[in-house]
Parts: sequence; structure tokens; C-alpha cells
Amino acid sequence: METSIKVVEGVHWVGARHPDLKVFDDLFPTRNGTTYNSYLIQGTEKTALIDTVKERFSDEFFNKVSEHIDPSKVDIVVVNHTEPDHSGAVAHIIEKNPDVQIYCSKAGENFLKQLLNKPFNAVNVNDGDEIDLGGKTLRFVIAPYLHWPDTIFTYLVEEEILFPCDAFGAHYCPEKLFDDEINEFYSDFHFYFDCLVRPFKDKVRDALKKCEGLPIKMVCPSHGPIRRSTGNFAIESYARWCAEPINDGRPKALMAVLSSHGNTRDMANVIATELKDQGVDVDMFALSDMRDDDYRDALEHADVLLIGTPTIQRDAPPHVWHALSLVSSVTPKSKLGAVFGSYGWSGEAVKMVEQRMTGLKYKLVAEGISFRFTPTKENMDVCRSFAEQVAGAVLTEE
Ligand SMILES: Cc1cc2nc3c(=O)[nH]c(=O)nc-3n(C[C@H](O)[C@H](O)[C@H](O)COP(=O)(O)O)c2cc1C
Repeated sequence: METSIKVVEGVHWVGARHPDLKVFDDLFPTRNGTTYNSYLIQGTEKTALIDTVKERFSDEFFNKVSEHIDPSKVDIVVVNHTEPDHSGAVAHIIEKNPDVQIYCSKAGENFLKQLLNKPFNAVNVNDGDEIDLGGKTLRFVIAPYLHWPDTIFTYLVEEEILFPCDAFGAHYCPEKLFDDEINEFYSDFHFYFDCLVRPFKDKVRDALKKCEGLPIKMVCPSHGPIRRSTGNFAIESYARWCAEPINDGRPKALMAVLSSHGNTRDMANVIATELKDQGVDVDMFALSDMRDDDYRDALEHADVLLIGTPTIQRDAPPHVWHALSLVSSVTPKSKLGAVFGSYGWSGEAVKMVEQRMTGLKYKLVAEGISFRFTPTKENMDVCRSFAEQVAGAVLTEE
């Protein structure tokens, strides 16, 4: 049976391994399974757990905790993040000790109320709050949206260890727990960031600012290896990936176009020429043949998103919906947008895409235009006016 692992004196990993997990949260593929990391911190006065494990791993979790203390004697559970893969054993701890104090953010308390559906003893924490366990001081950093609104980081002052829950983590289940005992896992680390954290780059910047100046010897995330020797590398990687987009000269329009017979593409070309004349560069993407990652990068650098779509089978084509589904997987630089396209008879697509963009919180800077089959010279004049309006909105926003 697996046992707990000492991290430093008075701090033990009491988590669980899930090496055969293939898809996390039914959403994200995992090449190497994952771990649910929980940490037991024992001071001279009090004992705290930092997060717990997924519910089905509760028994092995409690076995590990019991190596050090009767689980009913744990005084505090810090819930850095309430998602069930970390809060899954909290209900069992409360059964063992109804007085256990649950340290969490206000949002965390609200979420836990509806995750547990039972009373518990919550202590809300704010930035900089501390609790002294007796020679082991926990300090809290509020880090909302890394990756849920409830997230906090916990910092162990004396040992200079950061417990950031899902931030800086990786779905990777190594044989050994520490980074300096295992092979490189950079691609899993990067993939994890892309799946979970990339939509919140601005929030990462906020959290990193709060951590500036904190001496950090070790980063103990909630998934994957403990970063005993590369904690700062993980933090620097996030800082690099989340840096503000550089304003390198002229504003940019990202134009994503699908066109079966070339009509929407002809409109796109006229619009693009006019945009360039007005001082806006154009990054053109053919939606039928694009790499998602290129498009995601472009979304993070574009000042406006233009979608060109024909109506196909009373709808916009699936490629267009796919492109729109990627918006929420990144931190778009701007939420200005506009839609255009050609149709044959019913012409639903442009309106439908406008509605979706509004739902994604885009501000539509020009009324959508759609023309029947081959655009006429007059139609192309309207395309130029459309481009002028878009350029005007983008340049005013600059
Ligand atoms: C498979 C297919 C299905 C279509 N279904 C519709 C439709 O439901 N409603 C409509 O208005 N036009 C429909 N059209 C016509 C196109 O919207 C029209 O040909 C348009 O000009 C195509 O623009 P494009 O050249 O940019 O693709 C369909 C075209 C194709 C190829």
C-alpha cells in the first residue's frame, strides 16, 4: 500500500495517484494520468490539510493521514479550490469532526454549500490573512479564476512553500513525486495550462503580481509532480505565457472565413483591402483548413474579430461554430466583432453568428451584411462601408 511522502519536516503529501485516468473531467485527455495532491501540515499547536482528494480515493487518503494523526483530530482544512477532485473528501472529514474549520474564500464557501449540501464551519480568508499552526504559518493569497472564481493560494511562510492548487499543475502521474526524481513533463505542464488556465491570462497576471517578492523554494500544486527544484521555472513560464500582448504598430483584424463557392471570400477580400487602406492590418484565416492553435494565438492579438460565413443547410457551417467555441478557451485581446456572408435563399447564418458573438460578450461594431449568391458591385460598395465602420470602431478603441 502506498504511504504518505515527506515534503519537508512537518509537511507530508497525503494525496492519491490516478495513473490510468485517460480523460480528465470528461473534457481533457491525459497522456499520463494524474494525481490529486493533498498536504498535511503539522504545527506544534494545530494540524491543517491543504485540499483533499477526489471522493473515490478517500480511503487511501485517510490511511495516509492516519500515519500522522487521527483524521478526526485535524483542526483545519484549507480548501484552495472547491472542485470535487480536491474537495471530494471534505464531507467525510466533517462527518469525522463536525467542528473542523474550513478555510476558504467567500466564493469558495458559497460553492461548498451547494457541493456538500450540509452545514460546515467556514472561515473566510482575505489577502494576507495568516494562521499560525505553531511554528508553521499559513498565509493566504486570493487568486480568483485560477481557474475557478473561488481559488486561493496558500503560502507556508517558514518553509517558503507555495500551495497554488490547480495553478502551475500538470496532469501527470509520475512514479516518484518530486520533479528532480523524474523525467521532464513540460508538454503535460503546458497542455494543462492551455486547457485550464489560458482563458484567464489577465487573472494570472493579477495573481503573479500579488506573489511578487515572496521567496518561493517549492511549489506544491494539486496535480502532478511537486516542484522542489523548478518552482520558479513554473511561475516564470506562466508569467511568459500570460504577458500582455505587445502593441506592435497598427491594429489587427482577425478575419475568419468559410466560403464554399467563393462569394463570402470575395466579400472578405474587398473588406480586407478597405481595412488595410484605413490603417488596420488583416490576419486572414480559412476556417476549412486552420490549425486551432494558430487561430487561438491570433485571437489573443486581434483588435477585432470578423466572421465571414455563408448559410449552409439553414445554419452557419460547423467550422464557424467551432471557431467561435475556441473564443472561451483563450483570453481574447478584444471583444469587438462583426459578421458578413453570402447566402442563397433563407440566409440565417449571419444573424445566428451575431447572436452567438453577442452571447460571448462581443460588441458588434457594424451591422452584419449578407448578400444573395454572387455579390454585385453595389454589394461590394456596402462591404467597403462595412469595413470603414469596423476600422473606425477599432481605431477609436486604440
Ligand atoms: C450544401 C449547401 C447548402 C446550402 N444551404 C443553404 C440554405 O439552407 N440556405 C441558404 O440561404 N443558402 C444555402 N446554400 C447556398 C449558399 O449559401 C450560397 O451558395 C452562397 O452564395 C454560398 O456562399 P459561399 O460561396 O461564400 O460559400 C447552400 C449551399 C450549399 C453548398
